[in-house]
Amino acid sequence: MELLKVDTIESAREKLIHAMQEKKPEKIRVESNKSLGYVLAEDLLAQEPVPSFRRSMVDGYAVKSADTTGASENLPVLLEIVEEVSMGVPSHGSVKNGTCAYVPTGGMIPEGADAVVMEEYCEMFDKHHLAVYDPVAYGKNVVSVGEDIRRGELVIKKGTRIRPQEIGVMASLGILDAMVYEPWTITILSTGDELVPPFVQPLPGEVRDINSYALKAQAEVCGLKVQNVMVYKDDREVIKEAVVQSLNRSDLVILSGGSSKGKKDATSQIIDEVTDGNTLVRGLALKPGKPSIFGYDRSRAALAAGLPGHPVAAMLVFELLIVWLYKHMTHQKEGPSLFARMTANLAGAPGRATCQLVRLLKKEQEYYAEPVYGKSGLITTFTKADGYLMIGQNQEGVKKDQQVEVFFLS
Ligand SMILES: Nc1nc2c(c(=O)[nH]1)N[C@H]1C(S)=C(S)[C@@H](COP(=O)(O)OP(=O)(O)OC[C@H]3O[C@@H](n4cnc5c(N)ncnc54)[C@H](O)[C@@H]3O)O[C@H]1N2
Ligand code: MOO
Repeated sequence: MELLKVDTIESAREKLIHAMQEKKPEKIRVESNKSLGYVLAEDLLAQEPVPSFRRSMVDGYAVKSADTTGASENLPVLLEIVEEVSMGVPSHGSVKNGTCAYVPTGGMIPEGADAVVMEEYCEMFDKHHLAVYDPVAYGKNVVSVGEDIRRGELVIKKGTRIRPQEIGVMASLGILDAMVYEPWTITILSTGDELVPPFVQPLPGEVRDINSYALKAQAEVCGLKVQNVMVYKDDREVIKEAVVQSLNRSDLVILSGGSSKGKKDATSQIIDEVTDGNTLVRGLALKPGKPSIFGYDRSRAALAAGLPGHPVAAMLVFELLIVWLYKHMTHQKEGPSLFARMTANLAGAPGRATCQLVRLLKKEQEYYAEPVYGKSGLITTFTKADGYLMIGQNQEGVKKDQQVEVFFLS
């Protein structure tokens, strides 16, 4: 990996976007009920207001609020009850001065009424009259038409990852299906003679495979469709064949391990060969994650990526490039971030951007970012962290007490 040829994160992103133009995720229609986790490919507009009628928030009596002015325990206001509204059906009557109507929670407020007195503040005076002991303000306990969603409102934006609450909004509007992006398919291939599955007790020299599991989960969290996860020994020909087969099936093929200088590290060559020389990125000016390789296979229209074997490096590169690319191509907004003060000085890596994991601490209403130190092979640095900050390639570092932007991990 010659340092001179490496790309910055920005230039790598540009190259990936450019290469994947012809692989823009397709738009498909799915039932709203089955749309959880998909990314919306259209703006959803409300064809009707929600609620569509004026509704009561409480069980009580719909009144003209002005009628209740001055009502008290000692001097209740007497109102004639003119209607008992039932759930799920329209109110027939209207409330005029001196009258009221019983309305259950969620029931329709009769015409003329502008507030609802909770029934706890009322008492039956006789069969047809109500004593009201407390005044209500105009609009109290009334949900007005369109208070939740206005007719014509852009209610869910294109690029929104559909969560349970979006499914609720679609249900409220009677939106039965929606256009979403068909997720890219991905295959994850972990390589290494030393790897054993998690259920095996490793012998000296062996390690349990982390990357297959962690990268698969990361892919799922961001909405990619994981097609296959496979583990291979460091056998160049076997791995190459597996990459070719995977490129035939998947939009993205991720190889982890074998990307650096070791005798058996063949990822770079394999990506060169399978993409017919179309390697786009041969290393990143990033710490960790320098030995990352990306190539675009034109004939199979698929992206091949070789990520560093060290689990934290692999996961960060996956987050900063693959997840970023997928979000970009599906018009998703960037994840949340917040500004925090550094708890310590932190030096950047010369000539490379540094992605530093940090833990967030809250002291006296202010957030502090505390670096989580540790080598990129130590997976628990990731679990101890809340997010990461970036020190620019040309930045010496960040100083204690300096404000930094912390990006949350997905
Ligand atoms: N002479 C040089 N050596 C190294 C360089 C370099 O530039 N020159 N770069 C270092 C950096 S930075 C990284 S990152 C690693 C990347 O190594 P590889 O991508 O070739 O990965 P491996 O050598 O296969 O493994 C590295 C390390 O990670 C462990 N590993 C690999 N896969 C998994 C997995 N699926 N689950 C858990 N752990 C995994 C592996 O056992 C090794 O310990 O190279 C440096 N060396
Ligand atoms: O840069 Mo490596 O990618 O530290 O672990």
